[in-house]
Amino acid sequence: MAAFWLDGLDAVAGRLGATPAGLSSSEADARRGRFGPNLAVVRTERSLVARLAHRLAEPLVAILLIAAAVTGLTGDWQSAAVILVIVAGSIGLDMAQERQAARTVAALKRSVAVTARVQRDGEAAEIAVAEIVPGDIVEIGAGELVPADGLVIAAAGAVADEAVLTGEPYGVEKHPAPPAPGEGCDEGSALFGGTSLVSGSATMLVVATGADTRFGAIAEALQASAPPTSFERGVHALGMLILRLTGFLVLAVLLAQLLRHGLTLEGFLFAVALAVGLTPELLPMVMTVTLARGAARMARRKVVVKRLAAIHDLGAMDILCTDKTGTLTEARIAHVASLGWTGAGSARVAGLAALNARFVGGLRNNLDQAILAARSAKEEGWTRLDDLPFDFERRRASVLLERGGERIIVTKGAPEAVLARATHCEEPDGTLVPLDADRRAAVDALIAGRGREGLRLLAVGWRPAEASALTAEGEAGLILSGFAVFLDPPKASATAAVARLVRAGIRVKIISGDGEAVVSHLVGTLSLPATGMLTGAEIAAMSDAALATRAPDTDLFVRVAPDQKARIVAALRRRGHVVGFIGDGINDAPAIHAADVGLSVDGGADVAREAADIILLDPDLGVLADGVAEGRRTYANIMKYVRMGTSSNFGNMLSVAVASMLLPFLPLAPLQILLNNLVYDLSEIGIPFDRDDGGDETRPQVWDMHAVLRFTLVMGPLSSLFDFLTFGVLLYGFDADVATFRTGWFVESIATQILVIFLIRTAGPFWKGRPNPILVLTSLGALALALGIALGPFGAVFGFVALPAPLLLAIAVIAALYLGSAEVLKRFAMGAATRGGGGIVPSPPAPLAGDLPRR
Ligand SMILES: Nc1ncnc2c1ncn2[C@@H]1O[C@H](COP(=O)(O)OP(=O)(O)OP(=O)(O)O)[C@@H](O)[C@H]1O
Ligand SMILES: [Mg+2]
Repeated sequence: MAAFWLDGLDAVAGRLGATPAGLSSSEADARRGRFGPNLAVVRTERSLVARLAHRLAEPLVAILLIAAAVTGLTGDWQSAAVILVIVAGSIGLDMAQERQAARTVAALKRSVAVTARVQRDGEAAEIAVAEIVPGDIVEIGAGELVPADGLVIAAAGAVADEAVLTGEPYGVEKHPAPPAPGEGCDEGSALFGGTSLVSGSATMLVVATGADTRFGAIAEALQASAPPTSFERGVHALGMLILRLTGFLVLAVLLAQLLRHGLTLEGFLFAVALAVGLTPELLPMVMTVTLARGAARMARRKVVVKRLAAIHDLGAMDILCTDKTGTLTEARIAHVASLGWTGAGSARVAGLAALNARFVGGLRNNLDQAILAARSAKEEGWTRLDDLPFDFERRRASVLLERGGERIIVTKGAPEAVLARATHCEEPDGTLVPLDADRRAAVDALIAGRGREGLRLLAVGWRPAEASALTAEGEAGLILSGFAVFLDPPKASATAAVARLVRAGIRVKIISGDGEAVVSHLVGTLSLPATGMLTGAEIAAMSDAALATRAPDTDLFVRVAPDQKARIVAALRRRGHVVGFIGDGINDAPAIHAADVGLSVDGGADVAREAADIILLDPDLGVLADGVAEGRRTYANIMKYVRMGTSSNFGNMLSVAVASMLLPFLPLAPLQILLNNLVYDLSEIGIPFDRDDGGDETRPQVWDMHAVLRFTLVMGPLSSLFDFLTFGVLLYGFDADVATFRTGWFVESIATQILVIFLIRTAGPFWKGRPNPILVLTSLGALALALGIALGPFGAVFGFVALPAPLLLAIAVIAALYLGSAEVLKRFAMGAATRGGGGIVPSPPAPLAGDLPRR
């Protein structure tokens, strides 16, 4: 990529045909045609054929297709047809659902997409970032993302965070590009897409967009899909386990057949059918549908999910870190008073605060706005010479002003940050006195006192100045004038919302840049459960290991810097917690990024929203509690499928396999196994729609392989027990011939296999649950279909025969007995008996080394 900053502004602007008034809409459209959309990675949707081909090439599908071909070639058309129906059904379902899910996510993402302010047709316009073209004039403020590469035309205290490109965590100052080549034509006069402004503001002439940007060159790599969540890893591991067992079982069956009957076509087809029956082919579909439906439901509750898998993380989250303003407070900040350093009302302080807020550039936040809105005392006639905008490290903002030859520096900021630089105090009559130990003590007492009342203070100081520019050293030797006092009312709804989260087994921690007194007061007012406190200064002195030891039991973190927020999150994750972080500011972005679930709010800074996985359109923790419930519900539904697969389906197929080795004939014809599998798949299509009743809502839901195994080891043998009971009854009770045996066994196995969903779907008594109508329909519909085929007039096509009434009755009794014992044993199998009712969260094992950075 060319170093466009070397040429000087005039040359570049000339080349791009750019003017300060911006491009016309028609010219912009023309350029978009030429340069394409401003997207770092242009994802062309793969064509239907390509997606289909991709799926057909998957090993499992390929095996099924080969099986169909072999069966077809041998003249077994029915089997071939059934396999093809299974393949077509599962692929069709999967593709349709995936498309639907992709659409849902795309629409949701669009609804919270970042926009940019550009000049179009001579006016300022807010447009989607993708619409920006070379030659556009863009305005960028603090906390906003730089939408493309370009030259700085104007800058005020602009500092960019270019860590995405350079890995350098320190801000880079930006200055306007000189008109002609020469001094100043360096990278400091260029802004790069994908970076962000941490403070100040800038106007930029766009030079390169989309894949032509620096970021575009590395975006592919950066956008590489997020590593799977622990849940996805678990599901995948389970799938692999089943596949391996399948392979083993099928080989064993083949071998047994070979030894006993030699190489027969039916024996081979039987093994193939078993493999088809054992494969959890619907698992991907169940995952996608469940997540996409979860996302759609959450959207209705004003929670936008940008990364689908984050729903799992939300359900697994056991610690939520939140900043204070906006989530726990109303974020309606009012400037309620201005006090001299002794605590008396002071118009002088109000005047100085207003000067600072009016003239300071860069990040102007709600505190500045509150000061300006209060319009208290005015100091007239000043002009600005220079400023040093607020940043979260210094926690102060200063301006250098001039009036009739007199120059002063006015500083406001966090009390500690200003007091550290102050040497004197200003008495109400204007005389200066040294800020000695006694006076410092008095000032500290004032700050603490007001803080205990829940008021936020900014210290205001000033000093005479000679220089015409302002540097950080210029903030030394200040005269403390007094304090601007703010009120940000606590959010009444926060108490109930936090209580809900706590009941859900989530520990809530507050990580604030504000001081101890204010945070303690807020916690008291809202009666939030909180123990332990660490300050930013204490954290700075701690090693990561020490922090990881202290952080889990500490609920309040005060006066923390942005990088410390991220450090706290990382420390908690290192201890094995699944951590969520919700925040809205530039200073929250690193922590949002570091968390398992990054959350932000609609009005938050661009960088915070960009870093987040989930965005709340209403900044309300109550909505978040709903989201957690949703996450756990998706978990519960996937567990239902897993439990069905591991216990009932797997159990049945296992019984068939074992029986095939013991019996002189095959217990089911290959075609019948395939039919069983097809109908069973149909019955499960409704699972993603199901609700979660009687589930355990007091615990974060983390993928637990032990729980899955336990369930399998209890329920699997139970199912086999009744299978063998059926075999016995058929063989010895009814002296069944091969066709009758197969029909009876088919009916028993499909009935138990399908009906058990109504028990497994809830840990509570099944009759108290209310399954979703769609699930009822798919399950009972599939069962009716199976019985209709086996016992109806077309049964002969599949090798079924009519069953005598007493046998049907016996099968019904066995099925009822099985379901009854499953209902009794399921509580034990699901581990319900061992779970206390409390919200104590056992820590999952620490993640593997190298697991931490998620993206
Ligand atoms: N515009 C400003 N000018 C001067 N000082 C400021 C300004 N904004 C914030 N500060 C100081 O910096 C501190 C940290 O900022 P802030 O409270 O926004 O951090 P935070 O971590 O986002 O806190 P919160 O948890 O309240 O959201 C504030 O408590 C205040 O003392
Ligand atoms: Mg904040």
